[in-house]
Order: sequence, then C-alpha cells, then structure tokens
Amino acid sequence: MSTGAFSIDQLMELAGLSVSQAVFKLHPPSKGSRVLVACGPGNNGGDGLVAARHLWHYGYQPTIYYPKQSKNELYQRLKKQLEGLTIPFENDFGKAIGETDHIVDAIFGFSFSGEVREPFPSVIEALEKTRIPVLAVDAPSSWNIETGPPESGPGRQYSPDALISLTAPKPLLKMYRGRHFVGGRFLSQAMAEKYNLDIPPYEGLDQVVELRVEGRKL
Ligand SMILES: NC(=O)C1=CN([C@@H]2O[C@H](COP(=O)(O)OP(=O)(O)OC[C@H]3O[C@@H](n4cnc5c(N)ncnc54)[C@H](O)[C@@H]3O)[C@@H](O)[C@H]2O)[C@@H](O)CC1
Ligand SMILES: [K+]
Repeated sequence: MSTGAFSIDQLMELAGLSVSQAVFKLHPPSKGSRVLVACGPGNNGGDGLVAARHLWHYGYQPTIYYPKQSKNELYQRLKKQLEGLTIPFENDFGKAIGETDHIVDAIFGFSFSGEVREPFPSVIEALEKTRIPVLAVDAPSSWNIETGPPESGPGRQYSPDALISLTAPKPLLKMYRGRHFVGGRFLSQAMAEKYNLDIPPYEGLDQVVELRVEGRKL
C-alpha cells in the first residue's frame, strides 16, 4: 500500500475520515450522539481511532474500547489526540455497549486469521447479539476476507447493519447483506487500472459512496 506514494499515516487518516462520514450518513448526531468505537490491535483499529476524532468534531460523543494497544508511535499519537479531546477509553465492553447509540467495529480487517483470540471472543459475541446498529470497518470482524463468516465460534452469525469497504470491496462482500459504503476517494485512475478497480461515483465533498449490494435495493 505504499503504492501511489501515500504513507500509512495518510492512508489511515483517509480511511478514518471515510468511516466518520459513513457514520454520519447512517446516523447523524441528532439521532443519538453516543458512539462506541471498538478498536483492535492493528491498522483496522487505527482507522477506528482516526474516525473517533473526526466524529467528536462533528458533535458526537465517542467512547473508545481499545484493549490491545499498540506501542507503535503512530497509534500512540492517535491515542494522545483523542485524550486531548477528553474522549473516554472504556475497558469494559459490556458496560460500553449498554451506553451507546451506535457502534463502529474496527477490531479486525483484512489481516484477521484463525480463531478469535482473547480478549475479543466475548466482544464479537456481543456484536453478534446486539440490536444497536453496527458499522463494520473493511470487514465484519472475525470474517475471513475471502470466504466470509466463520463456520464455528464467535462471529458465525455476526451480520452488521452496515459495512464500509476501504479503497475497494473485499471478496467477503459476496456473503454480506446490509448497507454498503466504499471509502477510497484518493485512488488515481492509474492505480485503479493497475489493480483493476472501478472508481465509484463519489459526489460533492463526500469521501464515501453507498453502493447497492446484490439482491438488495438502496
Ligand atoms: N496500508 C493499508 O493496508 C491500510 C489498511 N487500512 C486498514 O488496515 C486493515 C488491515 O490492517 P492490519 O494488516 O494491521 O491488520 P488488522 O487490523 O486487520 O488485524 C491485524 C491485527 O489483529 C490481530 N489478529 C489477527 N488475527 C487474530 C485473531 N484470530 N485473534 C486475535 N487477534 C488477531 C493481529 O495480531 C494484528 O494485531 C484494513 O482492513 C484497513 O482497515 C487502512 O488503515 C488504510 C491503509
Ligand atoms: K472490522
């Protein structure tokens, strides 16, 4: 992903900005301003940290669940930026889910593999059961990027209300039914052609576009 001379910081900022815009389109703060952002240990979690910062500036009240914090300097800076806005970090996911209007699932993205390890099984199970709307970032966490939901264990019935694919949809989209956004308004025509991607019709200032999922009307 160094392609196109974008640094990881830039890509993560663009990803998190897209996520924040999808949240706004799904649930503007007037419909409930509390948003729980569940962040995993990798870059998917980093997207969540960035999104939370933007959401705060839009008028939301984010809470962060971030149980496996990376020591990497980039994540430490993202965390400091949130602390600077006095955004709370909550370690008890069960408590946090009871005190929110909607949820961003930024736990695992395209590098997830194997069975869900601690401390995340109970978190995935809670996402599976909750009636609070969930927006999954890049993938529903615990899904295999190629084949979709796991056959057993946490996540086998996890079906978030909305998904935002970053840069381009992943193969798991075949197994997904729900609202679907794409965020990747930085791709050049040359990059899109190189990777055989279609650039979707972004409008106005939008960093995201909602697309039709096969079999479901917008
Ligand atoms: N350059 C890029 O590739 C970009 C990626 N972005 C985001 O980064 C994501 C991919 O990030 P990463 O490659 O860091 O990986 P992920 O964030 O998808 O997950 C990897 C992390 O999860 C842990 N993990 C993997 N399997 C696990 C399991 N079974 N149980 C518990 N923990 C497990 C790994 O130890 C690692 O810490 C994308 O989906 C997207 O959201 C964006 O930030 C934009 C740039
Ligand atoms: K995710």
